[in-house]
Amino acid sequence: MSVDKKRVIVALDYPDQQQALAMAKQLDPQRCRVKVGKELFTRCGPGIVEALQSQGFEVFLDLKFHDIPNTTAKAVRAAAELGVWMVNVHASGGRKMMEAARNELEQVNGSNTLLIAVTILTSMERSDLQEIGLDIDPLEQVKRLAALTERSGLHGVVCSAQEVKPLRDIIAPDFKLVTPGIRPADADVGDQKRIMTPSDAITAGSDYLVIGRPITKADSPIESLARIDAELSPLI
Ligand SMILES: O=C(O)c1cc(=O)[nH]c(=O)n1[C@@H]1O[C@H](COP(=O)(O)O)[C@@H](O)[C@H]1O
Repeated sequence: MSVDKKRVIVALDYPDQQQALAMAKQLDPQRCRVKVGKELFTRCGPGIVEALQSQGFEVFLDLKFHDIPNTTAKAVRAAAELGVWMVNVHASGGRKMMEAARNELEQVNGSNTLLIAVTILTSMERSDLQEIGLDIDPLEQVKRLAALTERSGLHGVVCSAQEVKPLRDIIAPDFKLVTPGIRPADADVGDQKRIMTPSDAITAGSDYLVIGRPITKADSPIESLARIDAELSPLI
């Protein structure tokens, strides 16, 4: 099995197509992937995904679907038919929702789209969980949702890099762990709570690092990405 060297996913969190494509133009599709999230997709629609694909990028469509099983499954089908590399749902939508999404994905001819589930957002900490009635440590809830996601037949989860090691003890080795909340040592934390540096995340066993503002809001995004690449290259 070939080793996947494209471990960084750059989050193109921009308000318009022009800025997103200008950033993408500076990136090498042989060395990273890109993520289209709610802001960019709501502004631009599927055309932005197709434009990035035509530049050679594999796209993670991060719309975090969370709805009744039928609606979620059809949305996952639409993403797969767009040919995205990865799409996500919220694991808290439950087993029936995730199984319906997986079953629908299996019906899409020739699809290689990876279906993953968000566990607990990396912007949340214990006190946030308490406010929504979950009196539990984030790690425990992440473990519970990751196990449920695996049983539901999905390909992996989104979690914080802090949870990667404990999750590796309870899930299959090929179950993908996708980790946002990545912050180089000198970067602003912003609204993220459960964070880790790029090298620590890879060392812990993350498969993919989702990185937005430390690259996109840097004075020189390309220099910032090059520093992250240099930090990671001895490790991958
Ligand atoms: O699913 C995601 O990608 C995601 C899940 C999560 O728990 N936390 C999280 O930050 N994300 C996304 O990852 C990106 C992180 O961006 P930065 O905080 O700017 O690096 C954003 O586009 C978020 O929408």
